[in-house]
Amino acid sequence: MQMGQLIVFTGPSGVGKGTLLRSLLESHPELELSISVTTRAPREGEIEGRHYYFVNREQFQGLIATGQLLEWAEFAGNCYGTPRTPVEEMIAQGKLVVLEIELEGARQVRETFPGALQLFILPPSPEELERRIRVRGQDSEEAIARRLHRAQVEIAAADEFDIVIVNDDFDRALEAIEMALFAPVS
Ligand SMILES: Nc1ncnc2c1ncn2[C@@H]1O[C@H](COP(=O)(O)OP(=O)(O)OP(=O)(O)O)[C@@H](O)[C@H]1O
Ligand SMILES: Nc1nc2c(ncn2[C@@H]2O[C@H](COP(=O)(O)O)[C@@H](O)[C@H]2O)c(=O)[nH]1
Repeated sequence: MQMGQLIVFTGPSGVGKGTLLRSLLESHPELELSISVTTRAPREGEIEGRHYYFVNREQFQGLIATGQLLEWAEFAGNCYGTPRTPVEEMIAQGKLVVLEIELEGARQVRETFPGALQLFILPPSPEELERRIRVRGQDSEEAIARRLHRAQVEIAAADEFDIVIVNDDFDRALEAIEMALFAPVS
């Protein structure tokens, strides 16, 4: 059986990664989304095992100590990580596995899976990024400030990625992602 492929989506918080991915997964059932572990508290409507596996810090440390995370990072005061076993199993089954992760995690994956395709999603402007985080209405003022501060560092690292896509017009961004993932290479 053909080996699968790892696809990494990174970009500042609020740029629209999750929304783009939800749409992409609906029209491309061949894609599998990795479900991360986090110490962040669930937002309204988030479901255990669907959006994240929610754990406390001690449990998260245990996952690190026992090598169960493929990558992990601290972001805006919380820890996030990718469970190793499901991803490795899906790749062995020949699947296209998508990770939606922040910059430090993407850098770790670049070391351990150099064949992974890495995409970076940019906002059309810093002002629009802030507007989107606020419209989402899920984060405290403190969390918004931390995320916007971190966004500057992440955006400055966009050049590290294989493909950079600006999420201005949603449909155009989605089309650009589909081209990057599925257009045949000549
Ligand atoms: N092209 C777009 N134009 C306008 N609004 C958008 C666009 N794409 C996404 N949004 C909106 O921006 C908000 C943030 O999107 P989303 O939660 O998907 O971001 P994210 O990058 O996944 O954030 P995080 O990394 O914090 O999870 C949502 O309200 C979403 O509907
Ligand atoms: N390094 C990792 N980053 C992850 C993972 N899962 C999500 N994330 C990123 O964290 C921020 C914040 O997410 P939010 O749900 O609190 O808004 C965002 O950039 C995600 O892409 C992970 O497993 N590893």
